[in-house]
Amino acid sequence: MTALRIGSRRSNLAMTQTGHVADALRAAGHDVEIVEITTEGDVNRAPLSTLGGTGVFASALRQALRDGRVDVAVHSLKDLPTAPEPDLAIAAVPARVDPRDALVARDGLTLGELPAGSVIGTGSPRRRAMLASLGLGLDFQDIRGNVETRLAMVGEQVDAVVLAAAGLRRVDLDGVVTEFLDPLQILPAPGQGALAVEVRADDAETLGAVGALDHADTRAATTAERALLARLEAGCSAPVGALAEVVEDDKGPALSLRAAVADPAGDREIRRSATGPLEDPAGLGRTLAETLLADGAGDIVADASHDPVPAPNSSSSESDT
Ligand SMILES: NCc1[nH]cc(CCC(=O)O)c1CC(=O)O
Repeated sequence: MTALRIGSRRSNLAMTQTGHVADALRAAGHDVEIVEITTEGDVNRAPLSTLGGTGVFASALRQALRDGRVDVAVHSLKDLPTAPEPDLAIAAVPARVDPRDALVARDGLTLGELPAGSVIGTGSPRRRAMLASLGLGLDFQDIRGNVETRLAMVGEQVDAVVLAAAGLRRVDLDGVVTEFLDPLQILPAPGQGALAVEVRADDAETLGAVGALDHADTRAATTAERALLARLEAGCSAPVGALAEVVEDDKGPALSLRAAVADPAGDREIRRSATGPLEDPAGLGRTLAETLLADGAGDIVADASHDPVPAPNSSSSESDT
C-alpha cells in the first residue's frame, strides 16, 4: 500500500492540525506521510489584503494537490474561500473545537476592564468591526504573524490581541487567554475552529479513506455559515461573523444560525438569527443572508471591500497604516 501524502503549511499551528488528521488516518490503518508546503502568505509579511486575501494560504496547498505532490490537504476551514473548485472535494470536516475568539490582554484584563484608548492588535476586519461596535473606545493596530508572534506583542506594542481559541488550544497555549469572548458579542468567522480536509475529486480511494473523519454536525453547521458568507458575496477576510449550532426543537434536531455584519469603524452593525432543518444547512445560510441583505448588510460588505481600513476622521482612531 502506498502512503497517503498530506500537505501542510509549516507553522506550528498548521503542523499540529495536520498531525491530528494524520493520527486519525493512521488509527484507521492508513500509511501517512507529511509533506511541508511553503505559501506566499508564510514568507511574505505584507498585509494579507495586498497578497490577495487569506486565500493565499489555501492556494499553494491546492496547487500541490492538483500537481499530485500530495494527496490530502489540511486547511483551517475559515481560511478556505467559498468559491467551488470542481476538481477538488472537501472529503471531511472533522469535529470542531472551540469556535470562539479569545482575548489575550496585558495584566490578565478582560474586555470590559481594558480602559478606553487601549490598543487591540488584530489584522481581522471582522474582529475589529465587532469590537468597535461594542462602543468601548478601543483603538486598533493591524498586526500579522503566526500565533506565537502575535502573543509576543501583548504588553509590548499592543494592550491585547484577539485570536481564535481553537488555534491557541491546538498549540497548547490556551492558558494565556484572559477572556473567551461570548458569541453574543463577538461572533466568530464562518468555519472558525473547524478543519477542511481536501482531496482531488477523482481520487475515490483517498476520498473514502478521509471521508471517515467527517463529523456530520460540524459539516452541517459550517455548511450553513459558509453558504451565508457566499451569498453575502463576502470573502474570508470580510467583516462577517457567523456561528451555527445543532439544537433540539420540538420536532427534533435543528440547526440554529446567528450572523452579524459590521463595518470596521463600528458605526453600523446588523445581527440576525434563524433556525432551520438540519437537512438543509445551505438553505438556512442563504435565507439568513437574504434577511441581512434586506436589512442593509450589502452596503456594509461593499464599503468594507473598497476601504478595509476606516478613514482617519472616523470615530475609531487609527494607529496603524
Ligand atoms: N487566519 C489565521 C488562522 N486560521 C485559523 C486560525 C485558528 C484556527 C481556527 O480558527 O480553526 C487562525 C489564527 C487565528 O485566527 O487566531
